[in-house]
This record gives sequence, structure tokens and C-alpha cells, in this order.
Amino acid sequence: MNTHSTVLPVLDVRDLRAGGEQKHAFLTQLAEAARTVGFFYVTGHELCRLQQQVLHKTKQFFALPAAQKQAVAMVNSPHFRGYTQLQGELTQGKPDRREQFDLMQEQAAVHLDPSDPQWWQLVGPNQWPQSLPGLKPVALAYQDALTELTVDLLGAFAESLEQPADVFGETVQKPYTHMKLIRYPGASDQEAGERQGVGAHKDPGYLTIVTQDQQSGLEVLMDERGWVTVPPLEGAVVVNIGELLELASDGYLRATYHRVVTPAAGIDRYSVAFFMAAQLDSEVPLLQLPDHLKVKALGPSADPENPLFYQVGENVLKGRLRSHPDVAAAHYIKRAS
Ligand SMILES: O=C(O)CCC(=O)C(=O)O
Ligand SMILES: [Fe+2]
Repeated sequence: MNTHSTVLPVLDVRDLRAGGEQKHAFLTQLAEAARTVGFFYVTGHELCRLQQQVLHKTKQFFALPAAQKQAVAMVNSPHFRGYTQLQGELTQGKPDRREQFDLMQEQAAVHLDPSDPQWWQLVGPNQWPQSLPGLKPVALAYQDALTELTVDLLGAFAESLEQPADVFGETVQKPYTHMKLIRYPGASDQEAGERQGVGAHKDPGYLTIVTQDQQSGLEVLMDERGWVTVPPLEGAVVVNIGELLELASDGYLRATYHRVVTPAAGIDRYSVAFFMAAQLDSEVPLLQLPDHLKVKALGPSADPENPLFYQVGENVLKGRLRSHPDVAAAHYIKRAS
């Protein structure tokens, strides 16, 4: 139930899990929220305790001395895991004013032959800071919980579009997941330039979940209203749709531009962004919508022949190389030439 006055719809995932009428109402709300804004809050997920723990560990991590953070720098990792310092990541070619710690599924690296596709190198172990051993169990537990939540939501999206609940099932047997712990340091106008915490972008995958602390900063581009702030809502996470789901639904579900604005001087903002996408070696189905939904679909904002559909791994790698040129130079360029 929406008891708050918010800019975005609020959906309670307990309705989805209850089944029957409640589930039906949830699916209707979900399809509408996804088609109009592409962003909404989800409550009732029972992850509040874990969220507090993750945000607490996130703050502890960024408070570590610079040398300890650099010891797990992403540039050490051909698998794009680890720490990126302020302005180390680019969005649309411009540096973001945030520091971050990236992790993905904890896996062994794959032994690659020269003829194997390079994107297999995305698979591998995470890096963990030695001086903060409590980070690993909490971050991995949150990653598992959000994987489950996003897979459930993906099934709900499929049903809301009158598709079998498992229409994406083959692509998320082992979904691609990527979690980013983030600190946006406050800055004066003089220091902050364009205040690009993270520049305007759409997320590439199926779904994203953002966990915010008490500090606003996330903004969504709405059709008539321009950039609108998405304030933190207690007990809620923010869910948004990525380009892969937009393409798969012929533009019915919308991937919306969003950004984060640098906080005022003296205020830090912390968030945890979790991205869920199709597994790297899968092929994403293009859904056949029933006519009454098709007429409302906006059509994809990109080409349906987009190689995203049949080259998931290739596209994920391309995005990572663009965002992290230092990792590209250290681990990929040489191999490519
Ligand atoms: O930190 C946030 O609130 C959102 C971050 C985001 O949009 C991203 O990293 O893709
Ligand atoms: Fe994003």
C-alpha cells in the first residue's frame, strides 16, 4: 500500500508472494510503473537488517587509509573487481565524482585459450580488504538476497506482460550480478565542477536495485518534469529497468536515464547499486506481446537486432572496458592486439 507521498510508485513485494488477488494487483502496478517511469520503490523485502549491515561496512571500507583501499584496486583485477578511486570511472567519457568497490559472483577464474572469447575473463574471484574481514560475508549475503529478489521480479515482469513466468528462466540460471558499494563525497561548487556524482546513463542489464542511505542525490529523467530527485524512503529499495529488459519487451518496459548529483560540501552520500543481467553465455528472448500491450509499447530505443541479444558477454565486457580504461590497458589491450 502506498502510504507515502513519493515521486515514484511504491510496490510491496509481499503482495507478489501472497498470490491470488494481491499478486494480480501487484502485477498490474508493476507493468504500469515500468511502462511509465521505469523506476519504483519496493518495500516488504525483509532485507532491512542486511541493508544496514552492508551500508555500515561500506562506510567502514571507505574510511580505511588510502593505501589499504589501493591494495585492492580494480586495476589489479582482470575481472573488474575491487576499488576505484574518485574520478577513476567514466560515464559518457567524463569522470564520476565517486569512489567505489565492485564485486560480482565469487568464482574461480576460467583458464582461457587464445581462441576463447575475451569476455570469459569477466569471471573470477573478488578482491577483499584484509583489514575489514567482515565486509565479505555481509556483501556476499546481500548479493545473494538481491539476486533472489531480482529473479523474482523478472518473473513478475514476464507475467505482467502475459508471458510464462519463466520466459527468461534459461538466461538467469546463473544470472550475471554485479554490486557496487559507493561513496559520493560532498563538495563545494568550486571543487565539484558539474557535480557529476555519476553522469546521466541507462543501466545495461535486466534490473538494478539501489539501496540508499539517508542522503538524496539520485535523480530520474521524467518526460514532462525533467530531472526529479528520488529521495531515500525508509525500508525501501529503488528498482529500475535496464536496456536489456527494455529491448526484450519491445520498449514496453522502460530503461530510464538517471544520474547522481554531488552532495553539498561536508555531506557524503553512500549507496549500494546491484545490477542483474542475463548470464554471459545466454541468448535473450524477444517477447511477443499480445496486441493490447503491443499498442502501448514505445518500441525499443535501440535496434532489436542489437547484438545484446545474442552476445551478452561481449556487450558486458565492452561496457566495462569503456568505464574502466585503466583495467582495459592493464589486462585487455595487449591481448587484443
Ligand atoms: O548511487 C546511486 O544512487 C545510483 C548509481 C547508479 O545509477 C549506477 O551506478 O548505475
Ligand atoms: Fe545506474
